[in-house]
Amino acid sequence: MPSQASSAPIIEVSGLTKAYGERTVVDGVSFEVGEGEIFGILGPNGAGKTTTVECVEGLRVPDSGRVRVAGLDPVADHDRVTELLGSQLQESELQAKITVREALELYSSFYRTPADWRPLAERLGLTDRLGARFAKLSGGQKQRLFIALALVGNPRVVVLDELTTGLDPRARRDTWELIEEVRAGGVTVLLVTHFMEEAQRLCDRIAVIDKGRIAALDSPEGLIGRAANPSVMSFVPSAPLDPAELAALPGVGSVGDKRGRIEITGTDETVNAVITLLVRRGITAGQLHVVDATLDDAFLDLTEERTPADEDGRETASAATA
Ligand SMILES: Nc1ncnc2c1ncn2[C@@H]1O[C@H](COP(=O)(O)OP(=O)(O)OP(=O)(O)O)[C@@H](O)[C@H]1O
Repeated sequence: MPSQASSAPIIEVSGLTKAYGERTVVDGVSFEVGEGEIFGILGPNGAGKTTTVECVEGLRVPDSGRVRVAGLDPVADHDRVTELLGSQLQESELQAKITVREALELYSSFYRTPADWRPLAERLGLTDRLGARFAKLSGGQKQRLFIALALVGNPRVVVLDELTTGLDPRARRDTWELIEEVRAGGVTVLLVTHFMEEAQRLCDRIAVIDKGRIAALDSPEGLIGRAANPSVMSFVPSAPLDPAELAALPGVGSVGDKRGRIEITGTDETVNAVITLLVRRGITAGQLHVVDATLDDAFLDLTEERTPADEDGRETASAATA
C-alpha cells in the first residue's frame, strides 16, 4: 500500500494556465505534492496532463500562475531544477546510434552526484543490452532505458509520463516495484498515467484532469468512493421481484435483469435495502455478488465524454520553451 506523504510540499502549482494559440489547454490548475509522495495525474487524451508536467519541468512557460519545485521557479532557475528533477525522455531526445552504456554514462555526467548506473541497469533488465544501439532496442527496452535515465541523476523529484506504456505485464510489475523502492528512498514521484491499475497501486493521491481543469483530487480510495454508483450487486432471486420496487430503494443507480439475474448498482445503503426487502419477502438470493466500483468507474464518472474536436490542433511539441 502506498504510504502517505510526510512533509512540506516539494511541488507547488497554483492557478496554472497555458494556451496554445487561442486554445487554453491548462485552465487554472492548482495542486501541491508532498516530499516522498507518489502523485498521479490522470485524465482523458488531450486533457492537459503533459502540458501541466512540462510546466513543472520548466520545458514550457506558463501563461499565468505559479509553479515551484523545491521553492525554485522551473523556468527562471532551470539549471538548479534540472539538477534535482529527473524526467522521462521522449524517443526523439536520444540519438539512434548511442549505445545503452553510452547513454547511461552521458546522463550520469550531467549530474554532480549521480547514482551508480550499473545496478540501475541491472534492476531494469538492461545489463545484456549495454552495447546495443538505441535504434536497435525494442519498445520496452527503450522505455526501461528512459526510466533509468530519469533516475540516474539521483533526483529528489522524478516526473514519469506514461511510465509503463509499451511494457509487457512482467516488466510493468517490475517497474512498479522499482518506483516503490525509489519512493521508499524519499524520492517524490509525479506520474502521468492512463493505467488505472497503475494509478491505484502506486499513487498516494491522484488529480483527475479534464479539459484543462482539475475534476477531482483525492486518494485512489477517495476517488472510488465518489463514483456515482460505488457498489454493484447481482443475484438470481428464488421468486420474481418487481423492478419498479427495486428501483425505488434508496441510492439505486440502475436495475437490470440479465436472463433472470438481477443487477443493481447503487450505494452501501442500496445493498442493505435490497437484503432487507429479500428477507421480508422470504426470497433467497442465489449466486449473490457484491463488488465495489473501480477507479475506472470513478474516472468515467468524473470526466466528460471526448469529442474528436478535443483532439485537434496539436502542433509538433518541442522540448524548447514555448
Ligand atoms: N505544442 C503544441 N501546440 C499546440 N497544441 C498542443 C501542443 N501540445 C499539446 N497541444 C494540445 O493541447 C492539448 C493538451 O495536450 P496535452 O499533451 O497536455 O494533453 P494530455 O492530457 O497529456 O494528452 P494525452 O493523454 O493524449 O497525452 C491537446 O489538445 C493537444 O492537442
